[in-house]
Amino acid sequence: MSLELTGVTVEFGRADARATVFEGLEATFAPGRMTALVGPSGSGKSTLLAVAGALLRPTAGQVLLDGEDLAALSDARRASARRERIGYMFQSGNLLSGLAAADQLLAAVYIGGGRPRAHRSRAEEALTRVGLGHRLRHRPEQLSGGERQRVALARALFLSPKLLLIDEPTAAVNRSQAGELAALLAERTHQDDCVTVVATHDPAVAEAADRIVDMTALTAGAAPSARPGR
Ligand SMILES: Nc1ncnc2c1ncn2[C@@H]1O[C@H](COP(=O)(O)OP(=O)(O)OP(=O)(O)O)[C@@H](O)[C@H]1O
Repeated sequence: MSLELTGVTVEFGRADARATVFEGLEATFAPGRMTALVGPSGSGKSTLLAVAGALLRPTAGQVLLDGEDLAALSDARRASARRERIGYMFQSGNLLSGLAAADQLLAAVYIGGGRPRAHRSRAEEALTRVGLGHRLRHRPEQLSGGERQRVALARALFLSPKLLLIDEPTAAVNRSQAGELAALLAERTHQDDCVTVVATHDPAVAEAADRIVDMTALTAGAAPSARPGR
């Protein structure tokens, strides 16, 4: 697995309200390496993850996953790439309401046509690994913010995707949990040879990473903020 972004531009809005988040961005992410994507709030970290994860189609440029341009695929093929090859953790966690923690992980098995029951003990182990062995039957509304984040992280890792795109995994957890989650991500990256990109403000995550990339350096020469009327 390799990930390469070439000439990637993202603009939101139209005409007078158009804003360019970045323009002509170039970045390469190697397998077996965890990259901490740092930079000020609003610099485009989440946007880069959304583009890399085929959640957002760029205005221009290529997003090459093992040489295949995700930006050029049909919506259906982008959806199957997301399902089969990409583990994504959103900043907000984005858990399904009303579903117990273990079932949050098993939902992807079900959607992919598999039999959730065959994977239940593995789902429970995955939750135990993030310190939630005592919360397997709890629903999101019964969990704390940090616990919800840990469920979302376990879910992102569950189907062993080779591309891991993780947005602020430690925002709602305490310091020792932050270190553990960062170490877990690094371990998984190295063991499974994943391409891992983690947007973060947390020094504990940056410390566990193999490489730190500053969004402002990546977009140097591009347009990091709104440019009305362009
Ligand atoms: N759907 C959207 N429509 C218009 N502008 C958007 C949209 N999504 C993001 N933006 C803008 O794009 C810019 C980059 O946002 P992004 O969320 O990628 O930044 P970030 O570096 O992840 O910030 P943070 O560290 O606060 O999470 C911001 O100025 C934001 O307002």
